[in-house]
Amino acid sequence: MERPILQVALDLLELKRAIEIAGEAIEGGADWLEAGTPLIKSEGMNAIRELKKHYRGHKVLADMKTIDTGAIEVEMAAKSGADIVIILALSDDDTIAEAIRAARKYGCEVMADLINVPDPASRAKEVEELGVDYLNVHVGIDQQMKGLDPLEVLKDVVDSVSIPVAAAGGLDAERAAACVSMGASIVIVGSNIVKSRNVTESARKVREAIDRAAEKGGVEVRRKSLDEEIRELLMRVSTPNVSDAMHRAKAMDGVYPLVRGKKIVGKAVTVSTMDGDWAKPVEAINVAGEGDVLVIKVSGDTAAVWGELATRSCINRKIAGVIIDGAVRDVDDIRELGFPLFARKEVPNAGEPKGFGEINVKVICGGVEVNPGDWIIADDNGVMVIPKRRAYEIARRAMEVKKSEDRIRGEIEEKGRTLADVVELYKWEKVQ
Ligand SMILES: O=C([C@H](O)CO)[C@H](O)[C@H](O)COP(=O)(O)O
Repeated sequence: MERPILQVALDLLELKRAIEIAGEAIEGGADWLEAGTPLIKSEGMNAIRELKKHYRGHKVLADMKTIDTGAIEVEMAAKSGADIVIILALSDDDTIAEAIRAARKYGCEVMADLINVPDPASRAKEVEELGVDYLNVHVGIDQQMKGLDPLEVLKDVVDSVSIPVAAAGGLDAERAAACVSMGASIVIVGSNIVKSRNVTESARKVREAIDRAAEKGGVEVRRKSLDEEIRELLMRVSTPNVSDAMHRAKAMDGVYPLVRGKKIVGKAVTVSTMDGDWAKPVEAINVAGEGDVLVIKVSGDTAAVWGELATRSCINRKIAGVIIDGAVRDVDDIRELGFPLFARKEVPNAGEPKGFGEINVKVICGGVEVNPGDWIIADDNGVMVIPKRRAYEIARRAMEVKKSEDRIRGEIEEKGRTLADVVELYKWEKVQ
């Protein structure tokens, strides 16, 4: 197999940093430099010009995502120094034909991006016949959040055409290697390189993995179950990351950690009960499975519905944690056990087990709706609820928030910059 090409997608908003990152990625083994669509929208053709000026020995791609006026967009990118212009395969055939004519005239090549194309293999054949130079099997960033994967269609596209095929969409070293094994000649990696704390090291990891895959001619990738992926992602992010991913959604109000420094991630088993009635909360321990989270809504907070013995039972059942919008007791013992417990109030007096209430019904806890099976993430900042049907998407988006923060943190810590400088705060103030 030929040596695969590593294309780094510079999906940033700040040109200065994009230029630096490009250099760091080249040091790690990147071949081609892509001016990502967000960078082009933020900085215009200047982004392409600057990349070309700085890195003449490397191909520069302009991810124009052209859907109309193929000739004009290719001409302006080519004149700015682009070696390859990325257009959308979804475009009308005439737009693609025009783009190719302009590319031939201005001395560049065209890559057609198959993002959102309903039948990628047949469209790939059509655009190949129109004359594009490369194809890109691409799952966009928003689509990745829903769990779409370029690997699902890559092989079909590779088998349908004879031009080089690129793959893109949330690739890390392992998945990039899998793409090479499936016949991709180019792997496009964005956030897993450009948002990482050590760009050179991350690029190097991808470089080594794809080179190994090319030498061996194949690697195996096992896709984890959705729940496994959600849990792993949420374990790596914080509640502020999740809140940001949910457009600054609020945590439960007035429910705070009684044991500090503990994190809870798991699916909710919900309980609704009356003030002091601990029957349903304790019965729910037997309903919940390993890794679940009990979320208990109590109608008042004058008597405890939870204490040390219930906590010990939870530990036996490997329950991940307990959230109570109500009162608890034996807090000193629970702290000693180190079990993650969040509650509204601490009192010494318990109530009676009367058996009112229900298990696994919708509850409103700390002002937030929780349904059975919703995902809970709780840490010292508070308790966030993620509706189950959006859990994968939010976990992925929270991971993207974390990656962006890691990058900014790196620049503050290592380069002595300030937050306002790194994010170019003044530039992004709303124009009045
Ligand atoms: O093309 C891209 C996306 O649509 C934003 O412009 C990305 O460059 C491409 O998806 C690669 O980035 P990652 O998915 O973050 O690896």
